[in-house]
Amino acid sequence: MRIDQMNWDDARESLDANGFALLPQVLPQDECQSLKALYDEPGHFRKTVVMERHGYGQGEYKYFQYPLPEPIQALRRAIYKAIAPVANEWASLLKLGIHYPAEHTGFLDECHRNEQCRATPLLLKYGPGGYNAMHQDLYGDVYFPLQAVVFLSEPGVDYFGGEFVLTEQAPRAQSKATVLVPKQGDVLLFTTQFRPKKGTRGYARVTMKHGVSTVHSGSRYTLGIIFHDAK
Ligand SMILES: O=C(O)CCC(=O)C(=O)O
Ligand SMILES: [Fe+2]
Repeated sequence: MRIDQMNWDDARESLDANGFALLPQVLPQDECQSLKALYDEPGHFRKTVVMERHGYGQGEYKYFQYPLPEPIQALRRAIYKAIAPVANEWASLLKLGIHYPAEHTGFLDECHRNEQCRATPLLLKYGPGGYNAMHQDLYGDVYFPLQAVVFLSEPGVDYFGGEFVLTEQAPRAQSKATVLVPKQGDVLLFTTQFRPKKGTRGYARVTMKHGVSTVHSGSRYTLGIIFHDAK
């Protein structure tokens, strides 16, 4: 895992400019395969969601339960620590009066004080016809403004279609979409709810949502890393 040796300056710059950042080749292929294989080991999970039953899209996902598998726990902590300064800068630009602790354990303490104690990292699996409707991952009043997706399948090899879609909506403007096709082993960081964007009268809130376009063939697995816990 190269997350600790990474140069985070580019990622932080991209988060400020665009609300997302792609970290290429964070996980080697064998680690992606072993994370994918966890999907079929029920002991790791607290809940399975069949997306079509809730109008969320088509596909299935499973929330991990604590304790998280070690590589996921390590990624969650390392990424949080690297981007907490961005979260704090955004909160201050938007005058939210929120301070995020420097370490993930400190932030989880805040979740726990708000009765948000259940793990939120998840594995998602989409087959042909699968998609994920545009959404935000909020699970209570305490939330972190950024999250990560680890791409476990190789586009154009393991699956076709299934692009990652981000939309942003500035006040009084139409939505703008960005479509990304990260490679296996890449990590994408993006805004969970809203981010600051400089306008004519200071910083405005730009609302972001994410989703996945239809998978045409094959199977597409991702690991979602959300930093707040759920009620
Ligand atoms: O499968 C994807 O790329 C999106 C996953 C997702 O919505 C999430 O991790 O929150
Ligand atoms: Fe999501």
